[in-house]
Amino acid sequence: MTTTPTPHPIRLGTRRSLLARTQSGHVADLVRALGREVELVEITSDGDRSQAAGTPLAGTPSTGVFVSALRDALLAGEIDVAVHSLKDLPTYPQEGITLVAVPPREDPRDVVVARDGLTLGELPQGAKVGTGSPRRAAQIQALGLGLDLVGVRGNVDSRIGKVRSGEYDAVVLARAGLARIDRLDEVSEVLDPLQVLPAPGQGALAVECRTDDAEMVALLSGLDDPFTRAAVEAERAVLATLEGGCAAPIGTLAEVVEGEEGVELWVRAVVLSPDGSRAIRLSATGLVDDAAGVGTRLAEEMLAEGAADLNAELNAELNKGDGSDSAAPELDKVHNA
Ligand SMILES: NCc1[nH]cc(CCC(=O)O)c1CC(=O)O
Repeated sequence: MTTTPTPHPIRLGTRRSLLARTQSGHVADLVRALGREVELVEITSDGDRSQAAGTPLAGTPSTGVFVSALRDALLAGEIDVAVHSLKDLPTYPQEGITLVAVPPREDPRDVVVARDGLTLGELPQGAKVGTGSPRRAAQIQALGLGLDLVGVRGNVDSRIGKVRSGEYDAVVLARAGLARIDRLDEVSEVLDPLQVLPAPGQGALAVECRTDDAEMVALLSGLDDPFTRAAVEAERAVLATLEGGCAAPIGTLAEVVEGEEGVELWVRAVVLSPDGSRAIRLSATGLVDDAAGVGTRLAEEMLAEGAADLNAELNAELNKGDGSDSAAPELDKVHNA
């Protein structure tokens, strides 16, 4: 009689914020549905520590801090799987680590959480709208509503708290984050991508493992959703191509649509001057199999139309350097959150 060895429980690393734990818990459930035991391992990053201690950070930590703590634990063999918000991943790959699965995406749109359930259009001129994202700030300023865009830090809960306490009239957040922590009842408006395009990868999760861990690669690739993966590949190609020539705020959304030739990818993208006064907005369709190509060509077209000049404007703004922590949306610019 032969006995199959009991496989060890899979160690899935998570950061300890509510959103991170919820996202990791969701992926843990997906892995359990494949018939394996999963154990959650909390990884604390420097970014988490300084937030927990209430220490004011010198600028918003680039989310890279959070991503690399999990990747370090993965490479050190402390965990077998890492789960990130895909939009927090840098566009360049990390040696030894494979993006093994991109599970089906949540609704990628941005939302407004405002006092009295107001929409952006219903807020009075001069109303204080909090966001740490230059992408959101530029696109909302471009609506011409006379809103006062101000920086905001902290986790989703504390951002909502700033509206409930009256400190801000509204904040702008990813719908996906609120959906995952079951706070959609806070939403007063879902922003149409025609007006506000989300960040590349927003609403999607990234499941990573070690490239040489054949067992995890085989198991976890079962969690991959090819359409979501194609969409985020196109969006990340837009970002990577524009990042080469341009540091201005970028929004992009790729959607899988039924086209004349079958299933197609429809990609929209915008790059803006920081104050939203100038924007280059284009779209393209292409084959799902050529996702990265569609995104790359779209971004190249945007560069040809002057996307890099918007960058010059951004640099001028950053170099003014009066050191004040004004509403200038300098935060998060690295990853266009
Ligand atoms: N920038 C931080 C971040 N990273 C992922 C999410 C939400 C979940 C997602 O977009 O997948 C958020 C919060 C937000 O932007 O409101």
